[in-house]
Amino acid sequence: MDTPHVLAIPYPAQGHVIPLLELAQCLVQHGFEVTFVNSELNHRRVMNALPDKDNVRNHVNLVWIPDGLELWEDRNDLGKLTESASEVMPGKLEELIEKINGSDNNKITCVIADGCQGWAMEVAEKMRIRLAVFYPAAAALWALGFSIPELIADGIIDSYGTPVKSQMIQLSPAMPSMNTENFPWMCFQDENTKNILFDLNTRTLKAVKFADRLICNSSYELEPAAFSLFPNFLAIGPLLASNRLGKSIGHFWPEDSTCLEWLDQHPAQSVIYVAFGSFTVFDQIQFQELAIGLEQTNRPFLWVVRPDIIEKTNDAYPRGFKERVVTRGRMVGWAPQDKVLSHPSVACFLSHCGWNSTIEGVSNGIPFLCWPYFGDQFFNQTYICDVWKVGLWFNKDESGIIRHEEIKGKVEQLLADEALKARALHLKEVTAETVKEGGCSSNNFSSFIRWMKE
Ligand SMILES: O=c1ccn([C@@H]2O[C@H](COP(=O)(O)OP(=O)(O)O[C@H]3O[C@H](CO)[C@@H](O)[C@H](O)[C@H]3O)[C@@H](O)[C@H]2O)c(=O)[nH]1
Repeated sequence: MDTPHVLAIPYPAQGHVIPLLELAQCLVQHGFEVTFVNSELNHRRVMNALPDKDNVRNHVNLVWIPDGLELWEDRNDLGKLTESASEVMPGKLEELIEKINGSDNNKITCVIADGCQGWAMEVAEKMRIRLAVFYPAAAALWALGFSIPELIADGIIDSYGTPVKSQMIQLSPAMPSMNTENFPWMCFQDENTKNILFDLNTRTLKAVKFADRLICNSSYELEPAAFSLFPNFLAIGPLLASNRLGKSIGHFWPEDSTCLEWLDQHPAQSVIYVAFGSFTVFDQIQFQELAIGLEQTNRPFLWVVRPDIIEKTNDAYPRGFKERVVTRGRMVGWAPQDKVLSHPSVACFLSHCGWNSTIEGVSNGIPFLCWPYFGDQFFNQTYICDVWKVGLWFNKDESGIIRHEEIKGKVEQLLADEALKARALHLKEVTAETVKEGGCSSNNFSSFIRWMKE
């Protein structure tokens, strides 16, 4: 039999590309050929940031199709990106599959589509190719998406996704409460973007019926209630490069690995690691409050300041800040986060609570300071602070700003909380068990592989 050939297609955003590429690398280890389809811009960024291009090319075929936007256009406008991608990418994907299948290559035997890419699921169905759907966020979030018809029927949201009133709801008695105002599609101020993202959910919900397997980058141990509510979700996570002793790829920015040597110079559990993923942006006031808060902790900190986190990053720091913190503060444009979080000198993780950052922190037993920015991050904060109890959240003042006194205070409170730190270490053990041979996620992954090879 020919090598099974999987085509994997992520939603075109950083937090979706990295985990699906991790899955792709695991599949290659299990003898699959994998073609990974990025949008053109993301392909360029990934290739540019790859430390060892030839080595990866030998393993995963990295290809691209256009997303319909010009290369210079803003991809942080998710409404515009989603609308354009949903219109242009299906036809391009079909052409790509026809081209692969019409050549001497192994034919595509299975499509793995991101849980947000309803249109890719439709293409797989149309072309009669087996389909698995990959969910890169918490299972609870997908459970919310699957519950939309009931939420409408129960009068919790209207048919456009708008909550009828602001309230806390539970999808099942065992699930943590969710604030209707924080439903992921509600985090966009502009009505048009909100509608596009809600429609994306609706389209995906129809198309997901074509899938034979629904796999989640999460575990039963982390989210028992969500998996009980939807038993057809298969937990195979956390998928981390360190589990296969490999390197994570798919980054949009080249990583600054000199910060690892910097970490080497610090005592165990002394450094505050601060990172907000790929999407968070700050205004000047909030950025400066964070800088002063970090300075006032009098502790070493490693802070990821992405080039686009604020307009003109260079002028954004408080006057004299860089000079004052020069001996104990390190700012980088993009860190090798997986390695940073497993470094012994890291004491805590000040995080925006993107799902990847959440499971990476949890897998390393790191306590969190939660600073959610948008979408599912508020719900992930609930898991971290209220369910697993391995982190603290920040209070905002009346103008919606997290002040430096609050930041300093919460750092002190977190690092003095031995019970919380012990829970974080326990959760690390639980998470390590599930991905080990014989663990729940490991067994599910094996059964997924068997199905793919059938
Ligand atoms: O300096 C850095 C910063 C981040 N990362 C990595 O980048 C990824 C970031 O993913 P995530 O933490 O999930 O954040 P976002 O990029 O914001 O991810 C988007 O996608 C996620 C998965 O759907 C959602 O949970 C988030 O809310 C959404 O913003 C992680 O693997 C990090 O390890 C680095 O390697 N270096």
